[in-house]
Amino acid sequence: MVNVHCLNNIASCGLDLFTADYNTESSYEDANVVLVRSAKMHDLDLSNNLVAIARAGAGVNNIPLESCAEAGVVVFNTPGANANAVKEQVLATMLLASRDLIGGNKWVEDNKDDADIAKSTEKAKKAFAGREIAGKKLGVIGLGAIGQLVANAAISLGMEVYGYDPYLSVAAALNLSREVKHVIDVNEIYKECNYITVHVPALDSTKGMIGKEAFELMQDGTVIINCARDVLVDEDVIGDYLKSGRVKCYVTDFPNPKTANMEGALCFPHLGASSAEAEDNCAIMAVNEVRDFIENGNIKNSVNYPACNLGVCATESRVAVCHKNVPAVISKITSAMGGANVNIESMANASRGEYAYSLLDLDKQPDTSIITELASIDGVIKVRVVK
Ligand SMILES: NC(=O)c1ccc[n+]([C@@H]2O[C@H](COP(=O)([O-])OP(=O)(O)OC[C@H]3O[C@@H](n4cnc5c(N)ncnc54)[C@H](O)[C@@H]3O)[C@@H](O)[C@H]2O)c1
Ligand SMILES: O=C(O)CC[C@@H](O)C(=O)O
Repeated sequence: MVNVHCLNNIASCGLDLFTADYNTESSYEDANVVLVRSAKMHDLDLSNNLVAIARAGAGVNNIPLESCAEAGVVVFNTPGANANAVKEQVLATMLLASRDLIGGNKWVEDNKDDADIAKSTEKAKKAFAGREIAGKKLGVIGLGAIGQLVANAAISLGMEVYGYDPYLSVAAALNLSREVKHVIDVNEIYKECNYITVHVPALDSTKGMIGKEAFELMQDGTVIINCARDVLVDEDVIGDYLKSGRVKCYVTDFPNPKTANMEGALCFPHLGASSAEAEDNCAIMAVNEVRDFIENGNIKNSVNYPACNLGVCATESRVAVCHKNVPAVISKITSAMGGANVNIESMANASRGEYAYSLLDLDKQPDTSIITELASIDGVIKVRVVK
């Protein structure tokens, strides 16, 4: 039985994909697999039972990736599975920041008992007039799964779009409309754009990336949309730029005591991925990744171990080894197998930074002494008999 613990609510259409070999009611302490959305895992212990964590979503800043790698816990995410939901939220908030639909709706709510509301409407509405987004310039920082969808959608809404992503993948580049102006200096976006939306992960290198220097370059009345993570924008200084009018509106999906009380901030309670479709997509992708890892040892969409795939095991046994990416580990593993007269029928190995992963298909079941011997090799982190 494989024990699964959900730290957050995971859509049932995903959980339903687990067979009877999985117990989805496990405690965290006993879990072999953890499914998580935004719950912070940095202060949680990683038990020896744990082999995988699947983040049903994109951002993994709530998971201690390095400690997990060091403990042989493979962390997965679900790239692109909630991108359309966030794209739609960005478009909606761009419109809300341009047309005072929220203020107008509040006015109706405040005047709902006025018998003459139809007449008063025509007088009141001028207070809520706005501007159109068509013809305006949008800067998209980060052209991954979400950024590229936002950029393309904005083009079809008649905006002029600037995109910035120094690590743009070939796949993202191929999906991007040719009308998006790809800039190599992000300052061009700060100087030129009326709307700026950020879609990069929260990393040490991206924290505070939209700060004083960026605000100083912007035009008066710029709208900033942050549906990525609060730490990307320097929220200690943005209040001053909202007051001065340099920034007209700061849309954030990550309210905190500072922004929730900030005039000019339009805050939402982390709703970017909260569509039924995105929740289903993320849950299904996460469970499929976990099942392929548990049942076949294959790794797809990990954020701390390399991709590695040997398909479905057709030999007597398969062993998976998480290890350090250092010389001689693989030769020691293969000689341990040879010494025990176990033949390696096929093998896959891949590395990612300091860590590596090997899958070995064997002609017979290795006995426990071989597994103990593999686990004791210097540089080996975790050994798992998959089949
Ligand atoms: N509000 C929500 O509910 C919600 C939902 C999904 C994702 N997110 C956040 O949005 C982020 C992006 O999601 P995604 O699915 O597009 O991820 P992604 O990995 O597909 O794209 C991220 C892109 O950012 C680029 N990038 C990295 N550093 C950069 C930098 N310094 N400057 C410019 N570009 C840089 C990468 O090259 C990549 O193309 C996630 O990391 C997460 O924090 C929020
Ligand atoms: O799970 C969620 O609701 C939010 C997910 C989002 O922040 C992400 O990074 O994918």
